[in-house]
Amino acid sequence: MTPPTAIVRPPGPRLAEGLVTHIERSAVDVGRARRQWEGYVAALGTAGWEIVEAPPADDCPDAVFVEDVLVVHEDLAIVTRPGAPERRPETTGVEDVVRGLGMRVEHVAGPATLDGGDVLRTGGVAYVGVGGRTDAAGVARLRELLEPYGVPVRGVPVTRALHLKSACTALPDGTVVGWGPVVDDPSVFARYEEVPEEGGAHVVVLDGDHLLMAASAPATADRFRDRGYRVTAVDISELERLEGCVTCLSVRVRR
Ligand SMILES: NC(=O)NCCC[C@H](N)C(=O)O
Repeated sequence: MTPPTAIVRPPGPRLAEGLVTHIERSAVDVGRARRQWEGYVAALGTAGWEIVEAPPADDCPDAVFVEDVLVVHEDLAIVTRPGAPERRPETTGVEDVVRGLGMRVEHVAGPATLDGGDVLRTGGVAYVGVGGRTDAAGVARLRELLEPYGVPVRGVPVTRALHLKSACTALPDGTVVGWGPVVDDPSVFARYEEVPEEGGAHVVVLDGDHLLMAASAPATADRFRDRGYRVTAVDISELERLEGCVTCLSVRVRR
């Protein structure tokens, strides 16, 4: 089997101008953010992931949050149409990357909007956050594209967080873990559990029992360790100032 691949994109010089919606703006140290991003990429590499760098998009402050411009499912890569108009130029250059990985490419055409950070796949279902960056037409387009793969697509409300995966993600056993104050409707998930820290709601599954998390959620990491998971924690504090999290800094391709 091909080793899993993580597509990442280096932060650019205008990072500090990135969008902030649900939190107070605070100054970003771009040099420190770059070092934290390198630590994040190194953690993926140490866990056995092949790293593919998308070309920099230095005019786009939020380009490092590469997950929002691509949704990958098996051999299909969907180039999204981000909900924030400022972020739409970020889609330039990513198509070549996924074609280089041998994937077939589809697009989301306007006026529909879809951000990868709103797409949570677990238990064979794609839950899509609607109400922030992704709209109903974006959900419909994703449904059209994932239907041939037998993946049901369910729109779920997101009004209190930037993206669905800012509010909740899923453990390998299918439990959706969320930060209560920003999860609109936990009843949509078959198994749901609250975590004690906002950053604890963001897990990247490195492999069946190994999770990548932000260092800002030590109590949640301990809780997951108690359940038998290995947890690698990385400090991404400068990226968190821009509402970034471990999930949105890469696009994971497993084939
Ligand atoms: N999927 C994500 O959670 N992406 C984070 C994007 C943060 C960026 N500052 C934005 O507002 O678009």
